[in-house]
Amino acid sequence: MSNEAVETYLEQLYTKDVTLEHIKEQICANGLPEISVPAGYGRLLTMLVRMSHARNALEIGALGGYSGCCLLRGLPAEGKLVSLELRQDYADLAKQHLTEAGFGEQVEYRVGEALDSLAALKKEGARFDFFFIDADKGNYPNYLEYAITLARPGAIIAGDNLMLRGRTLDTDKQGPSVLAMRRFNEMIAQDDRLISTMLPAYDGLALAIVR
Ligand SMILES: C[S@@+](CC[C@H](N)C(=O)[O-])C[C@H]1O[C@@H](n2cnc3c(N)ncnc32)[C@H](O)[C@@H]1O
Repeated sequence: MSNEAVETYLEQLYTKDVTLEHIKEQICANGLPEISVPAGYGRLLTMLVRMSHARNALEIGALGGYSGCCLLRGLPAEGKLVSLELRQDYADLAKQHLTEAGFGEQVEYRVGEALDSLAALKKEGARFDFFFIDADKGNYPNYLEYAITLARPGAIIAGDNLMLRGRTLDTDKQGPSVLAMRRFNEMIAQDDRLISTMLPAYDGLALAIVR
């Protein structure tokens, strides 16, 4: 039984999520890459945000707003999401989707290099209860360091694509993204500031609590 068969079986148990399906369709229609978080992990993000009683969340990598919608579904009505995105056109589409989903007032997009936005957030003294890391893989270790710095005690950090579609485990692959992801995975497993686990389904998801 392949992982894909299991994921497909579990997915078909759910009734169609009209809002998230619309976002996915529009991502495709607008020519954005189809690299939103998988539905099963999207549901997990909503649950974790809700279970942790997070009030504000930081997302690194917005694309078309799919994971942003999942995060906002878990936040209370007064909760806020800050989302960092390199491309203005992606941030605009994500904002449109979250506005259509009723979350327009709760999200702020910061456009540009995420590292610059993170440095600015640090300077502002911003603090977050929940982080979702899902942007350029070469910066994952830097994003994790920033997340720990910007975390309130007990904050949750999630990071997607640990396996890089198999490249993380392939010793022939030694490119910068692969090396950075291996380093990120080691940090998640070994950093004393974190309590963590890593889920192998889909492309792998890291979950950590900041002590
Ligand atoms: C995997 S997609 C995000 C998917 C999104 N989290 C979701 O599940 O709906 C990665 C996003 O990170 C953005 N990105 C890539 N490099 C970036 C950088 N250096 N700073 C900020 N965003 C970046 C890309 O433009 C892309 O939209």
